Amino acid sequence: MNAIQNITVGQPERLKKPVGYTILANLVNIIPFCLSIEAINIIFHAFDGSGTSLDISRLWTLFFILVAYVFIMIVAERASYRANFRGAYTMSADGRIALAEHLRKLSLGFLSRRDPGDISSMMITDFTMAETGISHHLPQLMGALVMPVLAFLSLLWIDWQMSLAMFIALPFAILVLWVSTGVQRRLSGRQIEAKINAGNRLEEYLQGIRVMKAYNLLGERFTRLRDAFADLRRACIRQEALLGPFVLLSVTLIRSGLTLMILGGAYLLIGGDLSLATFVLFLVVGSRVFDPLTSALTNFAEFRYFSIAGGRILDLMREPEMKGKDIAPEGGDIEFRNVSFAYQDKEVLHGIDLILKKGALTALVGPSGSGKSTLMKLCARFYDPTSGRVLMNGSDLSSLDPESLMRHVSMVFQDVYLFQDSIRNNIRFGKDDATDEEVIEAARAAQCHDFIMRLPKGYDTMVGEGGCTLSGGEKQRLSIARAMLKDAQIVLLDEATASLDPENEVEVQRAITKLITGRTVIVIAHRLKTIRNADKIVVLDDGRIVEQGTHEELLKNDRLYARLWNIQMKTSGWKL
Ligand SMILES: Nc1ncnc2c1ncn2[C@@H]1O[C@H](COP(=O)(O)OP(=O)(O)OP(=O)(O)O)[C@@H](O)[C@H]1O
Repeated sequence: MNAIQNITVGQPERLKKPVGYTILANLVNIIPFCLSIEAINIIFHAFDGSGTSLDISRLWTLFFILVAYVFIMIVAERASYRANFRGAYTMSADGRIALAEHLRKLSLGFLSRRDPGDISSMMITDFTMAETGISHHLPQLMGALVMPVLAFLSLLWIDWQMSLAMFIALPFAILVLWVSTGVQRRLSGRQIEAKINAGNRLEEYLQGIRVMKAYNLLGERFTRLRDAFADLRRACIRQEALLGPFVLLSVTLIRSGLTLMILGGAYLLIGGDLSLATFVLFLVVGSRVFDPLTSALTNFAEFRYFSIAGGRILDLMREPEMKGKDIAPEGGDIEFRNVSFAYQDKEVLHGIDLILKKGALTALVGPSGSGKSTLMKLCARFYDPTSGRVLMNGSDLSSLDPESLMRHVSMVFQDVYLFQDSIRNNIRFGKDDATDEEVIEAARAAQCHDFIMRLPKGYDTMVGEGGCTLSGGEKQRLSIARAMLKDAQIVLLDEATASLDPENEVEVQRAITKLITGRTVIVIAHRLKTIRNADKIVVLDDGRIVEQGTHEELLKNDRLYARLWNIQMKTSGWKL
């Protein structure tokens, strides 16, 4: 049951109906089989020398039952088909949504360790495999077992010696298959890994094709892609080559039952311990029973393979979500108490003590890689600190419900992601139930309204995947409009005005000024002149706070900040 449970992502009860219909359909399919047994009986009785005449009317009755069976079969098969497919597709659609919902609640630390290709392959391929397992292999497996089990029970009652000869090799076939499952788990896991790796390399190749052409890297990147496909080919061949003999051996063992039965039957016939009618009956049943048994075996092997995909899904579903249930307090100071943080085992923030005052604008500055973005991400609980505590209004962030915390935080990052949706809905993302007027008001405040009105369909214009039809500055202003609409107490700005042309920079700066008024703001800005008026400037170097104060205080200190300031003044002077 574990494999089935894997696939249904913890909802095995949803399989009851499809499995029930499948068994019903297969029970109905036994009718012609029973009718053939009865027909053999009638015919043999007419010719066994007992003087009984051929009972034509009973044969006609059997014929009419057979006709009725065809109709019953159509109804039962249709019900089973619908239940199986509907069940499988509903389960995988619900499962995909549940998994996507779960991913949202995992820490970014976990997600950044996982390859995105691996997760998207799980969402598409693993669920498709689970679907196929449920809609094809599971019913076929169940169906293929119904007939042999019933045949064995009824034949045992007719002649136990013949039945034993027929099925004696079955336990050995099952044993061989059971032994093979361990090998299969290992090989299939390897093959799935190779498949994901090949998918990732292909994605990398397609996404980077422009850069590769520009730098003439085609040779090297193509080698990586070719190696990945070669590895996949090896994994597939190894799986088939090593598993094939197991399946073949178990099928041969099962089929040897027919030979054993014929041999045993011949001896029993000669010894007078078996009637010819019973022998023929066993031959007819035997020819009908071994095919479904063989198909049950091959289906089981395939079902196991598909259930590995279910296992992978379940492993991800079991990954613990970020802890914390408390409702986040309204705004307040954010305090770092002796906070250190490591990505995997590389510590990038060391013993940070810092208070970010409510309603104040705090700027984080420092050389590239000094830990500014990481510190900011800890404020929004993208990650939990490795040691130390981050407090909001005295509450430890790690005890707060992440979604409740996010209601108080707006973020404007440099790399703005826009969804493939209308401009209106992209802004409304900041507040689901915002009215059109509220959206427009936010857009006006974020200096977006004018450029939106120039677009072909205004607020209803669709933005492409990732918002590629808008300029960098326009995208940033849209994300500021989102933040405006969200109206959160804490605003995190990450290099919002970097790499913009002067006109866009002025617009974005104007929008930002409106956004941050009266809020707690933490900003990362490489251009120090934009944060000259900050209430506090925190200077980071190599994951440590090396100085903090106002612009004037830090200039007086004449240390790292003063050095960075002087360098920037000189370079902007050159530009002029
Ligand atoms: N997801 C990650 N996994 C591993 N290491 C990371 C990750 N993100 C950042 N780092 C490393 O952590 C250190 C701090 O990075 P961070 O992005 O916080 O610095 P930063 O000061 O914001 O840099 P920049 O100004 O260039 O954006 C760097 O050494 C960086 O390589």
